[in-house]
Amino acid sequence: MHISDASTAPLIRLEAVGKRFALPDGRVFDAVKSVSLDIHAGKIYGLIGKSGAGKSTVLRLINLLERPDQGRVLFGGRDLTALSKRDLRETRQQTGMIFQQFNLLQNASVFDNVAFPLKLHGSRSRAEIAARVKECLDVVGLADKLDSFPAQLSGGQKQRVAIARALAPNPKVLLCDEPTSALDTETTRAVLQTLRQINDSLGVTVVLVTHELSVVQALCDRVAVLEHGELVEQFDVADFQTPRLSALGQELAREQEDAEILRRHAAGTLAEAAAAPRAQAA
Ligand SMILES: Nc1ncnc2c1ncn2[C@@H]1O[C@H](COP(=O)(O)OP(=O)(O)OP(=O)(O)O)[C@@H](O)[C@H]1O
Repeated sequence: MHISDASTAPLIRLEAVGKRFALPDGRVFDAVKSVSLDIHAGKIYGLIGKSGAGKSTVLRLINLLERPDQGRVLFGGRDLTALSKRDLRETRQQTGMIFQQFNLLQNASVFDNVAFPLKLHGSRSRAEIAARVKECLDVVGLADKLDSFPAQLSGGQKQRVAIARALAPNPKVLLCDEPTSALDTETTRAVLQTLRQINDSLGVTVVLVTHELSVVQALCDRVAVLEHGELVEQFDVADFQTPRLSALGQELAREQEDAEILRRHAAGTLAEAAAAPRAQAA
């Protein structure tokens, strides 16, 4: 966790944001209903809920990939809905994004994938781009894969390339849409570790959509629960005192209790094992 204080202004604020979609049969569907939330700089913030609850739509509202029909989206105190196209494009560079299916360019090398956003937007020289690409691949532990192509990488490595690409323009925020859902447990752990490290050492704020409660437990400082497009509760993951209101919040609390019991048991067993030889010697 990095510099964060609930008393400071939030980096991201959604104010009574609503999003409706037109359905093919002419009806409209309210996917997000008057959602208000604050995300402070340096936090890892989770959005959880059942399938169709509106998690991805809320994530996409944060960088205005979806434009709200109601409410305001503030980034660093600026109302994104009021920005010109050019200002919005510039502000968007402060948010990187990664996806469940990685979305890498298949015909481009790892180097070119990570260099892509730098060539697209920036005014950096070739040498500067090369240096930045190497720096970002170092952060995700893939400096030796510069010349590989996505098809030659494992799922976890692909996601780490996607993280390096998202980091390249030096964003303040990384938006993650189900980043580990396509990965096995072991690989998930490595990707979560990379996200934790980026948050810890670079101070990048992480907003993460997931349906995996284990991911929330492992990574998030704070979480919002969505149901049918509404935000039903928010809580600090380490807060065991405040009762959880939603079924999902309660399920997470049970999983956290189980993990704590296991952790204590393992610590007790280790302490016993450490004490045993001494007891025998005595
Ligand atoms: N472009 C669209 N047009 C019409 N309906 C949409 C559109 N995008 C999303 N929806 C609907 O809005 C609702 C919320 O979608 P969203 O993808 O945000 O949910 P989610 O919680 O991320 O679900 P999942 O976990 O399944 O990805 C869903 O019912 C979805 O079908």
